[in-house]
Amino acid sequence: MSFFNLQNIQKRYKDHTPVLDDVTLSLGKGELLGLIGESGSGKSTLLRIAAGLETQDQGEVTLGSLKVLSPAQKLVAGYDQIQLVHQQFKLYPHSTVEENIKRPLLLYDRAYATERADHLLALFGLAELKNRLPRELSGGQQQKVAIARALSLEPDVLLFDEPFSHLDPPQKRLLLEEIQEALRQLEVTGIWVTHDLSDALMLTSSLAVLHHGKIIQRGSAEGLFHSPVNRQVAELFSSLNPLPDSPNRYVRPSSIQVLPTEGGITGYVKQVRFLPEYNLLTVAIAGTDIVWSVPDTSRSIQANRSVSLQIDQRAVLRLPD
Ligand SMILES: Nc1ncnc2c1ncn2[C@@H]1O[C@H](COP(=O)(O)OP(=O)(O)OP(=O)(O)O)[C@@H](O)[C@H]1O
Repeated sequence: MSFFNLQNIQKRYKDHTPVLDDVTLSLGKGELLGLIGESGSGKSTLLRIAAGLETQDQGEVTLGSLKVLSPAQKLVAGYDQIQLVHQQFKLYPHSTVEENIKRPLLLYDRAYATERADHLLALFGLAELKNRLPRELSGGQQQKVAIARALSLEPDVLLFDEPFSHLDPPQKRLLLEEIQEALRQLEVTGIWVTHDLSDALMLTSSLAVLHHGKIIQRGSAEGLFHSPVNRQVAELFSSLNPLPDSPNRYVRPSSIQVLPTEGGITGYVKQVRFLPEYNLLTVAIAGTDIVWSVPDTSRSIQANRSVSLQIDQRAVLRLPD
């Protein structure tokens, strides 16, 4: 059953081409959607409209039975039930972690505010840092405070606008695991906007791809991986190797195997790169000007030699131009 709905959203800034072109998305209660799109595809605009902070030209946002009004329709823009967390979160610099988290609860009963803050501090592993000022925290810890603050009002929906893009990968992985667990426990419905698919995959397998203001594919991670609608979606997951003499057919590096004997597709290893999980071979396919990326998990193959390759035929992708 859908809970948070964006229906036929259309948005154009002044004379520009549409930034959002008939975007429809619906999320079930507690669902976390990863929204992937390149820079300028309209992700932030969509989130701001979803939060009631930007006025759309057409279309409707609903949360359960509530129609989310745009700033053009509502005196004070935005809703307590729908919180937006930005990359440039703004913590109050002279307030402690605990005070920052309690800040949206100023009008609430003090005992409730303290109880809610304690719960969130514990959930995000911030209890020991509660008396620190924001400048005494790492970037990741500050971002967790911003997310905990957004959760203080018990919102139904949390919208994340690339909140971790400035963090380094190990820090990010750990935080994504913590955030996923916290969101699951609180049963929050969310949209996680990113241009980095691997971030989204750490959190959810429910994905949508936004390209030039249109949702070009929506589905599970497996669905998008195995049946991408076009190269754009396919290349979010890996590079693509074109098949010789087979227009529009591609194979992912992970579906190519180096054979111990001859009999497969012959190639010449031009370069070997050491990557964390395998060596990546750059292989020129014999008799063509095609170059493939091929993983060598054995790390035994040297440059400047021939190899015989086998592809998994079931994994061949047929994609439009
Ligand atoms: N207030 C505005 N006035 C005019 N044009 C705008 C405004 N805000 C955004 N745009 C334009 O709308 C398009 C989409 O912007 P938006 O910020 O929604 O994209 P995005 O996918 O979030 O990009 P990024 O990943 O770089 O943040 C861009 O071309 C941008 O220049």
